[in-house]
Amino acid sequence: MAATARTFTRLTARTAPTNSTLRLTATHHARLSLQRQTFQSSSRRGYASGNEATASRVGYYVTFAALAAAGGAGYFYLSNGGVTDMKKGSSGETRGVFTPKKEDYQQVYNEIAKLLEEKDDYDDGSYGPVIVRLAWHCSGTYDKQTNTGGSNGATMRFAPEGDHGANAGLKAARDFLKPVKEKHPWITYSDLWTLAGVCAIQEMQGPSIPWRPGRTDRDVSMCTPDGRLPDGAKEQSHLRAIFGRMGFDDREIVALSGAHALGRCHTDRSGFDGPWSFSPTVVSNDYFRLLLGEKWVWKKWNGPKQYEDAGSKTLMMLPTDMALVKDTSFKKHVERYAKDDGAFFKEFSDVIVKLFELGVPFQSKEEDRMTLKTSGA
Ligand code: HEM
Repeated sequence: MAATARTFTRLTARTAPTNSTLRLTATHHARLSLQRQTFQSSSRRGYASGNEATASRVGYYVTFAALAAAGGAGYFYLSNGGVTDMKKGSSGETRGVFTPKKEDYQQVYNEIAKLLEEKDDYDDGSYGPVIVRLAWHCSGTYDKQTNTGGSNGATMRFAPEGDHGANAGLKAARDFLKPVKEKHPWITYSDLWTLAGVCAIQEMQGPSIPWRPGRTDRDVSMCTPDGRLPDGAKEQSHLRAIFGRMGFDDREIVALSGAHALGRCHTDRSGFDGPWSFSPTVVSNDYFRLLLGEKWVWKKWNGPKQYEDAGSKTLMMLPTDMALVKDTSFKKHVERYAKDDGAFFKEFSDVIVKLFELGVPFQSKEEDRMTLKTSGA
């Protein structure tokens, strides 16, 4: 596929992805149109000013102090399947145990979906990809041997974990979700982050992701050690070691990697640069089709070693992405997903459910998972 053959279109809600069309938002379209005057047939945009401020320990302690003060002032905390009771009556009094129902989670979902729609002046026109990355990074710290890490805890709120190099840039996603937490204080951060990941995937035209609540927030002492998330500069043995530690096999590693149809690398975060696909705000099997269909060459630049597509030089692949086509056991799944987007959607959904539940001591059963409605449904 030559980049010149592609046309830019406005992303319309719930439009079925087409193979030859760039699916970007109007905002991005406008930016890209401007850029096209400079870069012929290029979909590349300037870097986002990521602006990740180092998570402040002081800020977190202040937050803790404020919560403790709130406790003293009359709030009380009840463990309720991971939900803290903070529902108050109109006059401000606490009204017993609040047991959230599916409708309450749907309300939180709707709130996130509304913000995703409204706040379109970010990166490629959506916070969706960085929200997915937040949900993945809070879950992907899981270690099955010690049963530590995982989505239970939301310990990335604290400086040691929030400052890990792999988490650079995720403050943008955490900050995006702050007003949702303020409006629905009963939901734990760890439920909120994974629910936001579900919402972002579904709202970006991805598959339904069944989800259940039950995560509790943990304190700073539960932060996971650095080095549990994958390093894009490495290769297949590293991927197997990192994802094997979480309990994923080769097929699941490939399915999970399909998330790289979304978003982009930022030089001020990971050091790498550029998007993996021409439609970075739509979930699709494009990542696999591009991995196989484009010619990938080393990018000539002063940054870390990465690949670019020889045709348009606007897309990128990390060394870990290319490992999926170098390794025959991985490659057979890349080929399968490239041919069959239905198989990818099904297996991507299953593996995301597993990812977001790593390390969570649920009281509920798997049948209690809920499928939340997308905003257009
Ligand atoms: C296979 C190993 C993986 C490696 C080495 C890796 C590495 C990276 C890197 C270096 C970035 C760029 C960060 C930046 O500069 O902003 C990134 C972004 C991203 N990753 Fe991964 N990742 C991996 C797996 C995953 C998985 C399993 C998911 C989700 C299921 C995921 C979802 C994303 C998304 C959505 C972005 C875009 C974020 C944005 O646009 O801000 N990645 N990843």
